[in-house]
Amino acid sequence: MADLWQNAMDHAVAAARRAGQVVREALLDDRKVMTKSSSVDLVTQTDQKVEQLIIQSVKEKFPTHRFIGEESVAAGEPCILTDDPTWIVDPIDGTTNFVHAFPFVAVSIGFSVNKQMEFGVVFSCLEDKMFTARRGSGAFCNGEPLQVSGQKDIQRSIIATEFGSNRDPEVVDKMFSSLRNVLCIPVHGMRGAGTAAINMCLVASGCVEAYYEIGMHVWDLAASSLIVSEAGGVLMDVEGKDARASADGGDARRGAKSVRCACVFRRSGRSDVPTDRRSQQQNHR
Ligand SMILES: O=P(O)(O)O[C@H]1[C@H](O)[C@@H](O)[C@H](O)[C@H](O)[C@@H]1O
Ligand SMILES: [Mg+2]
Ligand SMILES: [Mg+2]
Repeated sequence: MADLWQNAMDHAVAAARRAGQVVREALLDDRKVMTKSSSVDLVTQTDQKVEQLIIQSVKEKFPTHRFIGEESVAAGEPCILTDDPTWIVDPIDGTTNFVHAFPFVAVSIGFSVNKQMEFGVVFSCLEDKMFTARRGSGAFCNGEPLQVSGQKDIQRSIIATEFGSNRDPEVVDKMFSSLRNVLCIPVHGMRGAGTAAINMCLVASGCVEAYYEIGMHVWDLAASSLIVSEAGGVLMDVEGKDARASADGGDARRGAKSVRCACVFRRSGRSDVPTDRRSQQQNHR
């Protein structure tokens, strides 16, 4: 049976690749940096230009579709998800990295119908890695299938997180307290690429066991949420409840702009985790 949305997904991949070219070219020029909610919540003219390029290209091909775009919402567009086919766009995920030429910058394009992600595309444009997922058909990086880590012991895991753009000392204290709690489990290590979408693609790729962040927005994770789940991972909130509703725009549905938290872990599976940690060979795939 023909896939109703394959044409749209192909368009998303081509649009993400073109957007990545614009990002790479912009890195050769001075980047005009502006701020949004705080002095460390950055946006550039390239973010805005890339979002408009993606949205205009979609409107020409799919005139009835709707959009939730990070910079359109910042400019006052509503952030409400309906049952209509909706493109959820983060034109540059990792804007701070882009400003500093730190080499992890993603173009993230998610596509939702009936409030359910149908496909997700994340282009890590400085690594030239195209992460894709079609609901029910698996997750891929440059065409190679992705599978989350098989590691079930958090003490043998790498956990990723981000600090966001809130510098309120009380919030920072809470973040550091979480960091301390996780590090002292103990875990092998903690990492952050500087972009939620790439952190989640690292989970889908199996090189990071989990990623958590408090305060992400729906456009940060819409595409990568499907890439994680199609690679065998799960999304949950801090109470362990299925967070796909938020990732699919649940919070956007309610008009909220940010997902409280999305933790991505491997899907629970076999119970053959070795209990005697001392003698076990640390097998990492
Ligand atoms: O603003 P962009 O699109 O760069 O998204 C990032 C957020 O800005 C960070 O606060 C957040 O911590 C994540 O890094 C997220 O990817
Ligand atoms: Mg983002
Ligand atoms: Mg962004």
